[in-house]
Amino acid sequence: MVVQAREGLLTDTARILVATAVPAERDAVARGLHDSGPAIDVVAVGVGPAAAAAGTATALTKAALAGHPYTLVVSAGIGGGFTAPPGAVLIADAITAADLGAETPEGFVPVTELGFGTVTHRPPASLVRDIAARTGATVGTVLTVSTVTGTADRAALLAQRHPGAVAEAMEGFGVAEAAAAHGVPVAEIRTVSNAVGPRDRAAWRIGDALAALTDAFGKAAPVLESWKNT
Ligand SMILES: O=C(O)c1cccc(C(=O)CC[C@H]2O[C@@H](n3cnc4c(=O)[nH]cnc43)[C@H](O)[C@@H]2O)c1
Repeated sequence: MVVQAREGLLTDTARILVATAVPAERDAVARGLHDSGPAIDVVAVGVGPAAAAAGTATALTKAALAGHPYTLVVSAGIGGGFTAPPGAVLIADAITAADLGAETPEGFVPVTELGFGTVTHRPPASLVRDIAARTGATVGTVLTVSTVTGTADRAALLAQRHPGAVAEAMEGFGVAEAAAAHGVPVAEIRTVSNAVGPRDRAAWRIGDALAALTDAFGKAAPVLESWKNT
């Protein structure tokens, strides 16, 4: 289901697709957009990089075939923070697939070093800068994982392997792959619900993270709507 911030005819060429994993995140983003124009659609595409890629690609293709292609895609939702506390807002300057590769006796080797594909997508620097300035978000790498980190050892390994990582989540790289296939720029905005580390689901502050997501999109909406890919 697509939630439009407001019904109406588009008067500008900017069209933004925000892809969340679950409906609770979609609705939190949409609440923040209630004062925005009709250029931003929010869709829940499912949990994990594969669902995110398929759902985002479908939405991009439908819009293109309808003659109203999206000009920007944003992966959004809650996530695990490496050091940032619950409720903090994070924006990716790199969207990295943390576990796309091969284990070898010498350690993990990313697919790029095996001669395949991509492991990192880089959002436009001007967009990252402007959203960070508007929302107070911390800028850094957001990792995409297929398995939520559940031990201190794994958290330390990821932090060592990705020194710029501020968060992990499960969809950004899939959303970014779909956007890249359509030639559309991508961004990722996360709010922290839990610490990356030993599993303690009872300690997740989902309400705080969803409230922060609403607030962040309320502030970011004018930036998203006016940003131009130059
Ligand atoms: O139970 C709820 O009410 C609820 C509301 C909103 C979202 C959820 C989720 O469980 C969303 C799963 C989603 O969250 C991301 N996430 C959050 N923390 C982490 C983490 O530490 N490591 C990886 N991913 C995380 C992830 O993108 C999931 O898709 C529940």
